Amino acid sequence: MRTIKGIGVSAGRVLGPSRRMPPPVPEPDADAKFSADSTVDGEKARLKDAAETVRADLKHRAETASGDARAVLDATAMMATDPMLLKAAGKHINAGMAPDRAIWEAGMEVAAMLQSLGGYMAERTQDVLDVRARIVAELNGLPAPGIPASDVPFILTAVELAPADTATLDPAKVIGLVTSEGGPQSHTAILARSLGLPAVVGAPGANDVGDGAELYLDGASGTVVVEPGVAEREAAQKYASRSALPVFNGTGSTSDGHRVPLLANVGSGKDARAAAEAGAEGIGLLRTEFCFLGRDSEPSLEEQVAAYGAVFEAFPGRKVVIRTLDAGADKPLPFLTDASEPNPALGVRGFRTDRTSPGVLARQLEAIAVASGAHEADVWVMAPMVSTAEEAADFAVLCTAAGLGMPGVMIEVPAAAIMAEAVLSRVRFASLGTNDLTQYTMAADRQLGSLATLNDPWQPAVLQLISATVAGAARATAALPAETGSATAAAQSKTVGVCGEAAADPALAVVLTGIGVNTLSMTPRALSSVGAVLASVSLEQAQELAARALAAHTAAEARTIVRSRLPILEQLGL
Ligand SMILES: C=C(OP(=O)(O)O)C(=O)O
Ligand SMILES: [Mg+2]
Repeated sequence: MRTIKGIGVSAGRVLGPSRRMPPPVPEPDADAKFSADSTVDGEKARLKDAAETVRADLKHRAETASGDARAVLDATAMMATDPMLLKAAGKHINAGMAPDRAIWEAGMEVAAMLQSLGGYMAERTQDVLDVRARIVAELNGLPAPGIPASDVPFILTAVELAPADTATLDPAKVIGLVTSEGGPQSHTAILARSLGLPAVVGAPGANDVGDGAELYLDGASGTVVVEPGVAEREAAQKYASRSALPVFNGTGSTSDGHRVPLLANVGSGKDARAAAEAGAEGIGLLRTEFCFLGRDSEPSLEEQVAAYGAVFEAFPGRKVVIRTLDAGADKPLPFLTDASEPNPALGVRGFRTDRTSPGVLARQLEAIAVASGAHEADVWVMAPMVSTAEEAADFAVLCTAAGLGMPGVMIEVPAAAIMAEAVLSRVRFASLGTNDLTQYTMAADRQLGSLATLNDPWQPAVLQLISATVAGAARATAALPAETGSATAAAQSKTVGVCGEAAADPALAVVLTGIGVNTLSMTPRALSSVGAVLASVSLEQAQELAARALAAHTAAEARTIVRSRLPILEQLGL
């Protein structure tokens, strides 16, 4: 029995055999020729057999997969024996090139061609590169790249998952995730939470566990046990027989009826429709940059109106908070950001791009106004990465000019949290981006697994800044001119929401409520757990837990104190 400690990023306790993510397939030697005792026809036949094996394997996996994974695997299977790809490789074999190098070159050529065609064709590029690697692996007797195939459910171990791996991850087969790298905001962590898979990241050595070894994984405490004992087996069994999570009833509140609307974070119309189905009371964060990632030119007014309209349409009469482009740092958009900046997280990102690329923001606000006019959603607009009251005021002016009446800001820079009263007196609402607020408060890059313990929203310094923001918002509300009348003043009170990953942690959601946050926005998958845990406490209990968390000296202490006072977490296996 060996215990590995990592960071728990998605709760759940499971037991199962480990399967390791194979390393990427190495590029074949550029000068590789096939041997003199073989023939062009013989090598072409070898390539064709390998391509056929890859196609059959992907097809078999598609048949036993579910949902999105099935569609992706089906499309990739067809690509494996694509005549254009095999013909291009054949030409290289005619010139004496070894088949693995030939398919490597052909894959590159076909991918470049598809890329140049743009649109749907460009989206197939990844499939070509994927089958190319699979055929090379097959020719050289290497394990196929990507999520391993298996007939039995398993716990996947990896260094870190790439976005492309996620498409073929079948939640019916993969029952847990462990990575040696990655932090709470890493791609693996976000994916695990959105699929509801127990996961531990930043677990050193987890990737070296041999295939087939039995693992126990506790995604709440961040523990991985290799060849577990009786206690772990019992814990996994208890988790398997936990009470089912109640379906979220669409009304977030504490047990004594204090309302905390539970909203969803989305990046597209498709996400928004799924969020509405999961009972979200509205959208707390539409990441508009997600609609246009990978684009190298500014989207047209029509494209923007269509993308935003698709989200508004899913929530008629409901609140939809749309965030203007948050380009920069981990989300570069070539038409707004400078890839050569030495410190992108501290560079021209979010609202700051309005200074370097004037006009893009005004045009985006115009598109939001047009889309908003065509739908019934209650549209609120916020700017990311605002640091000062002047920036908040500038954004409010731009919103007014576009005819948008609910301007707000993200509070994700410590300066804005400290100056919340001044910042909020310029706009109508704030949304705490705890992912960035944590990274900037702790001076710890949110993408670095090695800094994951610092990058934890339970850090008391982060909780103090959240509390300072809520207090600043209350002062900004109290300062509203008396002559506006109490009804108007109430309508104009400065709401503070949370839309960072912190809101999706049910125990932390209780603390945030106790601090006085008004709304919580999260991945739709978290709505039922957050809704259930919130409904298990009164407002007074939430306030008491918040006071205890705020008084803690360390993140671990805050988390342990609060979790130990929420028995429902154990009952629901959270
Ligand atoms: C919600 C946030 O924004 P993003 O994760 O898109 O930076 C945040 O920083 O918490
Ligand atoms: Mg952010």
